[in-house]
Amino acid sequence: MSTIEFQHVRKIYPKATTAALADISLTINRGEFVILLGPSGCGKTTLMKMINRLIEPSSGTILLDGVDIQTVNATKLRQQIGYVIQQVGLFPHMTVAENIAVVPKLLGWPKAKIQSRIDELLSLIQLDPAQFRHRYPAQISGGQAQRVGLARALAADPGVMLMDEPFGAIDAITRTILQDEMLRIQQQLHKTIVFVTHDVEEALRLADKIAILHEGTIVQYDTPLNLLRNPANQYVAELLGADDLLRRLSLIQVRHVLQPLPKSYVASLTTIESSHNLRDGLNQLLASSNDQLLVVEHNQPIGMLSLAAIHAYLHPEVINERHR
Ligand SMILES: Nc1ncnc2c1ncn2[C@@H]1O[C@H](COP(=O)(O)OP(=O)(O)OP(=O)(O)O)[C@@H](O)[C@H]1O
Repeated sequence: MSTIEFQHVRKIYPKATTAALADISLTINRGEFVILLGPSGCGKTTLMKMINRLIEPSSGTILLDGVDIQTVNATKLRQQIGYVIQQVGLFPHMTVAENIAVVPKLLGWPKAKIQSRIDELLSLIQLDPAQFRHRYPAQISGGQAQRVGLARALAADPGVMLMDEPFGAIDAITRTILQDEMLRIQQQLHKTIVFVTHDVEEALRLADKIAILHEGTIVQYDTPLNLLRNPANQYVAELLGADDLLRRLSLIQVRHVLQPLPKSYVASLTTIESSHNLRDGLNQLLASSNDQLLVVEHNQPIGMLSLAAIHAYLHPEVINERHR
């Protein structure tokens, strides 16, 4: 896990008349899942590729764990940073196992350690090692290839993962499955992740924090919940569709509006998984005879979801007025 800090970073491409990125200052804390979100051409990819020095800034400084990345050898730097792109880029003449082993081999790991790491990663991405180890990229599906790309990027246990629209070319159903997997893997590994997307739903679903870009600047940088509740301006509100209340409910996980578990509660309450969204929660509340649900994670109760909490989430101003 690593911290990434941009200090007054600018990028003007040769012959360009305007800056692709203008004076970016941004801190990505260790273990955070940060999404760069914005329309085509706003500078997301440029910003991300500066972290592994595929693109160099025109001015400003980028620190990785406090060290200026300009002072680090670019190849060494890239070995500490996992990189996943949309078109996976698996080597077609190598098996799944050989693809995953690329960076550990470069780093000179002993053979036995590489073999056990391959099995460990295949299990993590839920591909049976016995079945998939020896297949070639042409013999697996697009979604499976994307998972192998993720395993390859994770192979040498990098502190930082850069993900450039990794699920962009995948059908909607597989995409949702891969997003769920990503959340599960992140709960286990706590990597510092920088993830580029122009898909608002994907961003709200996955991110701890979202940096919203517009024409080379960061307009707002906050948690999904705060962005939806307090969009900085009309651009952010429209991009996120913050005005559509039911849509907002479907984009927020129950765990974000959890109330503490009381000392005693009715054990027969209907339960809901913390990763489900508030719209599911509302539907279940309306279908049950109680005004509260028991929120569970790994089958353990962790809190409550009430109608009042959903109302308070949608209308924070009412609560604020009451407390004045
Ligand atoms: N190599 C380059 N030379 C000149 N201009 C470039 C280059 N790469 C990107 N740009 C310009 O810089 C701006 C930001 O591009 P960037 O690729 O970072 O945007 P993006 O938000 O990632 O877009 P997309 O979602 O379409 O990939 C755009 O105006 C783009 O045209």
